[in-house]
Parts: sequence; C-alpha cells; structure tokens
Amino acid sequence: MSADSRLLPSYADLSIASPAERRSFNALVDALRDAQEAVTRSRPSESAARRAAALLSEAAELLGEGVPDSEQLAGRLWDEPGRAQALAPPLYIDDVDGTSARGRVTFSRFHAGVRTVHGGALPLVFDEIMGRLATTSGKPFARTAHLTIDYRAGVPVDTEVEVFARVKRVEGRKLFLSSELCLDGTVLTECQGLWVQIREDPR
Ligand SMILES: CCCCCCCCCCCCCC(=O)SCCNC(=O)CCNC(=O)[C@H](O)C(C)(C)COP(=O)(O)OP(=O)(O)OC[C@H]1O[C@@H](n2cnc3c(N)ncnc32)[C@H](O)[C@@H]1OP(=O)(O)O
Repeated sequence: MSADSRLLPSYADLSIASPAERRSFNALVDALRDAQEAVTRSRPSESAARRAAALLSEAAELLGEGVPDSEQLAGRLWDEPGRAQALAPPLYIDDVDGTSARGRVTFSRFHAGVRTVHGGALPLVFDEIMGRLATTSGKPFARTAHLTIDYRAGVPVDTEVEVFARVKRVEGRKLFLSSELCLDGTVLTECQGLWVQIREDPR
C-alpha cells in the first residue's frame, strides 16, 4: 500500500474512534466553532482580549503537537455533521444515495464577508456535499477537479438554508455533478462540479 493510498478516505475509518471518543472530540470541535464565532462577534476590552487569547493558547498547549494525519480524527468522522472539522460550517446531510443528496447548513458571522456569506466560504459546502455524493454508495474515491459557482443572491448568515446535489452524468472516471443552495425555494447559489476518480496507483 502506498503512503498516499494509506491516507485516502475510507468508510473503514468509521471505526477509528470509540463512541465515547467521538462524543468528546465532537464536543471539542463544537467548542472550537463557538470560539471562532465568539471572537468574530466580539469587541472585547484589551484585558478581555488578552485573557481570552491566553485561554485559547492554553487549550492549544494542552492538545500538544498532535498525531500523524493518518491517526487524526478531525475531518475523518465521515458520518458526523461537518466531519468534526471546523473549516466549514457543519453540514447536516439528511439524505444521500447513489445519485442525489440533500442537506442543511447554517452559516454564521465567522463565515461572513460583508453582511452576507463570504463568496469563498460557499464552495466549502458545495465541495462537501458533492464530495460526499461522489464517493458514496461504494464508488471509488474521487477528487474535485473543477468547480464553477454562480452567485445569484446573497446568502444570509444565521439562517438555515437547504443544499441539494445530484450526479448529472458519469463518463468513465469522470463524475459531473451539480448542486444548489436554496432558501424558501429560491436558488441563492449554484455550482457545477467535476470529480475524477483517482487511479489505482495515485501519483
Ligand atoms: C470513501 C469514504 C469517504 C466518504 C466521505 C468523503 C467526504 C468527502 C467530502 C470532502 C471532499 C473534498 C474533496 C476535495 O476537495 S479533493 C481536494 C481538491 N482536489 C484536488 O486536490 C485534486 C487535484 N487534482 C488531481 O489530483 C488530479 O488532477 C485529478 C485526480 C483530479 C485528475 O488526475 P488524473 O491523473 O487521475 O486524471 P487525468 O489528468 O488523466 O484526467 C482524467 C480526465 O479528467 C479530465 N480532467 C481532469 N482535470 C480536469 C479539470 N480540472 N477540468 C476538466 N477536466 C479535467 C481530463 O481531461 C481527463 O478527461 P478525458 O480526457 O479522459 O476525457
């Protein structure tokens, strides 16, 4: 097994953590998201900012230097909202089968640009739902090759929006997908994506 393939996602990873370890790690990532949001929303006094910085540094120190990425939990708890990774807002995937997926997500001010959601934050959610759809139902692992985004209307923060995705067609190793983010039936942002299933011997 090559070093690269050892690090590829696998549903076997679902057993990498015990239920108790998953719960405690998810709680840690939730607290990290809360801290990101609290810092974004705050305008602290100098002393409060220094104290909060010291507490956050203390937490980082407590966690130490970490483990190799083949052993980390962040981003690898596939069936948890947001995969236990604070990069994107947690995406709740309610349905996914071989051809379509449906989920919900709420962006907060941490992911805002000017009042509405940052244009660079929206692809995180499209990549997540289409990446899940591209690799689910026993399909070989695929990587994002191309994304095109159309920003039709601003996406509000602190508001739950729906996300839909579907496989449009498959040509050999290439999967063409589309996705949209909707509020009350109106498409706010849409995305076309190409995923390419990686070769047996990844280069
Ligand atoms: C499994 C358990 C996991 C479950 C949960 C997972 C959830 C995950 C959620 C998170 C998910 C996060 C997911 C992420 O974020 S993945 C991270 C972001 N993506 C990457 O880093 C990918 C980087 N690129 C590559 O690795 C390679 O270029 C790939 C693998 C994509 C192709 O290199 P490879 O050497 O294999 O293929 P090829 O070059 O022979 O090309 C093959 C065909 O594809 C066509 N082509 C290629 N590129 C493009 C392009 N840009 N536009 C249009 N077409 C393109 C090409 O013309 C050819 O077509 P044809 O001539 O045959 O017709």
